Amino acid sequence: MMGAGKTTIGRSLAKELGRGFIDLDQALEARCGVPVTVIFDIEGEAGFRKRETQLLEELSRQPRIVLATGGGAVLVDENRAYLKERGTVVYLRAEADELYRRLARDRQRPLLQTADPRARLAELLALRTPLYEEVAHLAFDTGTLPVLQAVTRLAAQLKAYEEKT
Ligand SMILES: Nc1ncnc2c1ncn2[C@@H]1O[C@H](COP(=O)(O)OP(=O)(O)O)[C@@H](O)[C@H]1O
Ligand SMILES: O=C(O)C1=C[C@@H](OP(=O)(O)O)[C@@H](O)[C@H](O)C1
Ligand SMILES: [Mg+2]
Repeated sequence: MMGAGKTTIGRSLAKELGRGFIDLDQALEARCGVPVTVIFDIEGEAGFRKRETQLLEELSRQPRIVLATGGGAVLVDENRAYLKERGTVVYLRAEADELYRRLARDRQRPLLQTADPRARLAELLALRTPLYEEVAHLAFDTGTLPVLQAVTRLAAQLKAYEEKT
C-alpha cells in the first residue's frame, strides 16, 4: 500500500543485496518528464494505469533487480501476472493507522488528496488486501520496525525463501 515503504525499503534492500533498484513511479516520471500527480491531473487514474502497465511489462523483464511498484499496480490482472511470474513478490504490510501517520502531510499521492485521507486509506487497504495476498510470495510486517532493521530482516527472509524454492 501507499506508505508501506516500498520505495524506501526497496532502495535500501537493493543495496544490501548488491542489486540494481528501480522504482516504477520514478521510472514513469523520468519517461514522462512530469510527476505522477501531473499524470493523474491530465490523464486521470485510467491514463496513469495504462502507462504503469506498459512500463511494468518492460521493467519486470530485468533480471536481478529490486523493483518497487506503486501500491495500485496490483489492481490490474496483467500486472499481477508479470509480478508473480517474473519475480519474488514481497508484500510490505502495515496497518491503515500507521500508513496514515506516514502520509498525513504528503501531497504527492493524488489518491489521498481528499477531505478524509484516513478513511480513503482504510478503504483502499480493505479493497486491495486480497490482491496483495494473492500476488505475494512473501508477506513482511513493517509495523514498528525502523527501515534499516526491516531491511536486514527482510533480506534474511528472502534468502531463506529463495533457498527453499
Ligand atoms: N518502516 C518504516 N517506518 C517508518 N516510516 C517509514 C517506514 N518505511 C517508510 N517510511 C516513511 O513513510 C513514507 C512513505 O514511504 P515510501 O517508501 O514512499 O512508501 P511507498 O513507496 O510504499 O508509498 C516516507 O516518509 C518514509 O520515510
Ligand atoms: O496506491 C496507488 O494507487 C498509488 C500509489 C503510488 O505509489 P506508492 O505506493 O509508492 O505511494 C503511485 O503509484 C500513485 O500515486 C498511485
Ligand atoms: Mg513508492
